[in-house]
Amino acid sequence: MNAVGRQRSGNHQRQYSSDNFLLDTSSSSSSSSKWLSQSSNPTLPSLQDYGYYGGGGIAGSKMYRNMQRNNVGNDFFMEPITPQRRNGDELVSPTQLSPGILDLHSLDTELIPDVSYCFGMPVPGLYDGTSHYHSMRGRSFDDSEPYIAGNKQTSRARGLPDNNLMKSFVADKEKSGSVAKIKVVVRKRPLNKKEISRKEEDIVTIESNSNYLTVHETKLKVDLTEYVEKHEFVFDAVLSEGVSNDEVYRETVEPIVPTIFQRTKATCFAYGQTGKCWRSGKTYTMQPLPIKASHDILKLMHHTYRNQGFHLYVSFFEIYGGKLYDLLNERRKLCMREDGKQQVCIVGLQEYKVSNVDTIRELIEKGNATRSTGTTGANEESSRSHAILQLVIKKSVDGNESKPPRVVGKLSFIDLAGSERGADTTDNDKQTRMEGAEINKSLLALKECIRALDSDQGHIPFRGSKLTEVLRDSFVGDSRTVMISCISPNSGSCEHTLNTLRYADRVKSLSKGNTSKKDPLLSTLNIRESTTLPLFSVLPTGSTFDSNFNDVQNEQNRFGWSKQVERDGISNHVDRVSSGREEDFDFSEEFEPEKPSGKNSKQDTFRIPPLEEKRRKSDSQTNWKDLQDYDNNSSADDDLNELLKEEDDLVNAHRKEVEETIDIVREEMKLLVEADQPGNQLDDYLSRLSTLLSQKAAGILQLQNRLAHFQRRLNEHNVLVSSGH
Ligand SMILES: Nc1ncnc2c1ncn2[C@@H]1O[C@H](COP(=O)(O)OP(=O)(O)OP(=O)(O)O)[C@@H](O)[C@H]1O
Repeated sequence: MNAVGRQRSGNHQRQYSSDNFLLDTSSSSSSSSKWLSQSSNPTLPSLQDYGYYGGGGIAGSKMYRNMQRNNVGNDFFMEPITPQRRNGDELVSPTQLSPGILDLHSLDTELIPDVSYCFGMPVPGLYDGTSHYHSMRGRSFDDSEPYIAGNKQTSRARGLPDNNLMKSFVADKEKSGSVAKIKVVVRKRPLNKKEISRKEEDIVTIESNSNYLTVHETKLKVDLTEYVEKHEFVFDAVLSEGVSNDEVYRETVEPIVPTIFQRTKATCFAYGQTGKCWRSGKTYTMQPLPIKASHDILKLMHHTYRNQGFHLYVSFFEIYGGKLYDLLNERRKLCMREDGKQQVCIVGLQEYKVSNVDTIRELIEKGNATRSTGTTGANEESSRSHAILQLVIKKSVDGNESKPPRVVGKLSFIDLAGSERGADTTDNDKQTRMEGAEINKSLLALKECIRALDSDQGHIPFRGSKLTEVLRDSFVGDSRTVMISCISPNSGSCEHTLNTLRYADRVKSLSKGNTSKKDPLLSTLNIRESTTLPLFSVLPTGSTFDSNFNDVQNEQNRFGWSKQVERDGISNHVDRVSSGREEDFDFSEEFEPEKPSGKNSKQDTFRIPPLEEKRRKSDSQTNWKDLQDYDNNSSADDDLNELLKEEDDLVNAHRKEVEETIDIVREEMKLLVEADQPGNQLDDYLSRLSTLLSQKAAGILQLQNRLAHFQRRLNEHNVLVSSGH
């Protein structure tokens, strides 16, 4: 049980100005009309010009199996593809293969020839994101609020005409190459109507045009007087509540789209507070991204890379309880195999060759429907599973369409299981406990893989979980990861918000691109270059190492493990009680029901949270249940964060041990030099050597104990980290 969130914040009120800004409520729906209107941007050739919308959608899943590509013109349809393997001159389906034979052919990649012009991506520097990165304190949203299109000019609309942007492919290539390997972006949602009606405070402030934010946590001292603790975080980009989904796309996925034509495997996922009480906007953020990305991929394919043999394939599967299920094939169980070269293949996964956005939308809807009505009955809540939607670029071999095409690049969108499901590790039900453990394991493993990816480490700990194993090829070679951390602004979510930001901070903290500096200009750029070196690349002897190391130490002392700045100088003996107002909450009807937007808006989601529907209908009785769930969520966050903290402590202790060892080695070298001098004292040499060796041994022993303790803690939480390879 977590006591946090139980206290009133009392009379302490901060008055925030209510700036005028516009919300892109239309972008949440991903309706067909939105896509059509988007493509009518005057600076871009419309999709219809290239015939992308041929067919205007497909009516039923049965048709998926029969549709074939129309080779004449651009009137494309889709065809399901299951991995195939060449057997002599014959193509055979996976079902004809013996169990030991894997389809690894589809994992081959090949170099893409240069082309002489580029797709009209926004040019860094031309994009004036200023107006969209304002601090919008206290501003609320209402799903029914009208969206004023005239003020939602996009960077493209304001940028150069397309033909200018297309002049140089070199610029495009350079840009692709400079897309940071890891990008951690935070998105804050606005206060919702309920929160406003309860006079909840917006406790997250974002400075204009900055890449940092401050969380104002109200706490109580032992004498019950209030004080505000400020926690400051710096990320690659921080998006305030006024930022639209279009801008989120531009900041996160758009820069990596061209890279997947250059053999890159990219991954995008949202992380944040889940739950029936306070939701952070993950679905709202994630749902439009695959469609927007498909739109741009198809544009590149049919324009820049026209007639070069590229094809786009879609697959959609979920990981539930460590097992894989195909969401585009009646939730059929899938099998993951690995070959001698440690290439991973999901045997039997249905891939659909697609050529227009509407078809992709249909497939996503189909997958969502399959996911939320899982046939096993055990998976009633989609938030217990990770869903992975993959857009794969393949290229025909030697222009020969009859040969199986090879994978060039891949863009994976992961709808992560709710982190609070880790709370289930304390549940009595074994099944639920194991699910919780698997989710915790995935989140830890994911963080580790991303870190390893950015530090160009040879060893990627992908075996830490099924999720990272499946995504293995996205962590090796040329890969990119974008993590979007979604946070709620209200005081009642303070603890969750801090936990989300701490997780994001850990993902980012070893990033080469992490300068840990506030940079007001950075958040207006799409791309951030790596600037700092990892600690051990500056390790050599002498003062250089010392000063670098001290810098790191000082930074950690100053900011603590989460790099928070505690400006108020509150001493540690003060009781830490946060300012939640749980008892004030009526958990029902937290948000206004979403406005239907053309199509069934729920069907347009990348993820349909079924609990959401239940929550909306909740009565006062279920509110108590929600309350309980909230407590579970909090303790889950606590568990995960505690493990993360212990892990950081271990790494810091290791670092300290290395520093001390280096000092000892220096002493030993001095001793050796002295030992070589004529007339040295043997007694003195022996006793100093003995002292140094004891010191070295004590340091190692201490670290070994800490390591063993951490391993025990992982075991307690059922997070068994495999040794990996
Ligand atoms: N940035 C935003 N601007 C406007 N509305 C938002 C924003 N973020 C979220 N919302 C609204 O808040 C509500 C909750 O968002 P959403 O369903 O995306 O949360 P979630 O974190 O995915 O929740 P869960 O994990 O329970 O599925 C929705 O009504 C959504 O439209």
